[in-house]
Amino acid sequence: MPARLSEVFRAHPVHLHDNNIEFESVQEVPDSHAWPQVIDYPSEDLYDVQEVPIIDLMDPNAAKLVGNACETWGVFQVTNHGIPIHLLEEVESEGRRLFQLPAQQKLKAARPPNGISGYGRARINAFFPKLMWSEGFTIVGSPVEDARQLWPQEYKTFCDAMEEYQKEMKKLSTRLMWIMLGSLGITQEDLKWGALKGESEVTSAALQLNSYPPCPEPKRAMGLAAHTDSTLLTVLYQNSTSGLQVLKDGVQWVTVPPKTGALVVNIGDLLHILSNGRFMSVLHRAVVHRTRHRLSLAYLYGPPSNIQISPFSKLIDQKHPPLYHPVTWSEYLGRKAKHFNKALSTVRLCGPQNGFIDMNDQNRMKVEW
Ligand SMILES: O=C(O)CCC(=O)C(=O)O
Ligand SMILES: [Fe+2]
Repeated sequence: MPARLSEVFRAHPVHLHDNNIEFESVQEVPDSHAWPQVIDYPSEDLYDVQEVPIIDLMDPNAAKLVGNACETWGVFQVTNHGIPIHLLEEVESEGRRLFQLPAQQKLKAARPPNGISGYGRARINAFFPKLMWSEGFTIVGSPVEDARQLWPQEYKTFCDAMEEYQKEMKKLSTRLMWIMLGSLGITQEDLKWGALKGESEVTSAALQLNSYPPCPEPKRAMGLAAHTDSTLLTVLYQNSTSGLQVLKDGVQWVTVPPKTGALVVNIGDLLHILSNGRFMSVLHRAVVHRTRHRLSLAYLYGPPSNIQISPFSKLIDQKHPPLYHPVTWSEYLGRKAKHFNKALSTVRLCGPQNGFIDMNDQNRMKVEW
C-alpha cells in the first residue's frame, strides 16, 4: 500500500479530460452534462425548515455544541474561528484568477490520470454516466510546480496565499478535531499520532478548489454529486453564492447558506470510524446557479496516511461492539476510488443488530447511544 498521499491513486487511474466544454459560452446544457431529474430541489416552503447549526467558537458552550452537531448533523458552520478575513478574500480572489484562465492554459497543469494534484474534474465523475458542472484544482503540499505551469511569471501570489491558507487550516482543523474528540471523552493519550511531529505530517491534508460556473439550466445539471468525504473532517470556505446541500436524516436536502466570514465544517468517513459510528459522515452535494459563479475551497484533513484508524477502545463495550476494522487513510482512499459511496461498508465489521444501527450504513438509519 502506498504510504504517501500523492501516490494513493497510482493503482486507480481515471481519464477525465475528454469532452471539455467552455461553460461560459453554452446556451443550454449539452447532453454530456444533462442529469435526468436529479435536482429534486426542496419546494420553497421546505427550504431550510431545519438549519445547519452555526457555532461561535468563542462561546463557552462551543465544545458541547460542536459534539452535538457532529452527532445530529455531521456538519456545522463556525464563526470566530481565527482565520483572518483578508486571507479568505485573498484565496478566493486567487482561486478566481486560476479558474478564469483559458481552458488550454489550465490544462497545462492537468492532474495526471493516476495523480492527486493539479487541474481537472472531480475524480467522482468516473462513477457517473454524465459529467458535472464544475472544475477543480487539487493541492497537496506545495502548489508551486503546478502553479508555474499556469503562470510562468506570476505564480507567487497564488502560492503564497494557498500555502498560508493551508497552514492556518491545519491549525484550525487540529483544534476542531480535539474539540470533537473531547466531546467523546477522548484525550491525547488515546490518540498517539495526534501528537506526531515530522515528515508524515505534511502529507496529511489536501486543499481542493472547486469552481461552479453559472449554468443556463441549473435544474438539469449537477455541480458535484452526492458523496461523503474520505477525511477526518473537512473545512470548507464558500463564496457568497449558495450551492452546498447536506442530506438531513436521509430524507431532506438542506442548503448550507453562505455566511460572510464563516466556515463550514463537516465530518468525514474516518472520524465516523474513529467515533465508532457516533459522528455522522454527512452526505453532501453542490448544486449550481443560473447566473452566479460559485467558488469553494475544501481543506481535506486526514491523519498521517499510513496510520491505522479504528474505533476508539473507549467507545467500545458490550452494547457497542466495534463497527469497523482498522484501515489507513491511503488504503481507504484506494477503496473510495474503487467503490465510491460504498467504501465505508467495505470496512464494516458487524451488521446492524438490536437497534444498534449505523447512520452511515446503506440503509441510513440511526445509531442509538
Ligand atoms: O463546493 C462545495 O460546496 C462542496 C465541495 C466538496 O464537497 C468537496 O470538495 O469535497
Ligand atoms: Fe465533499
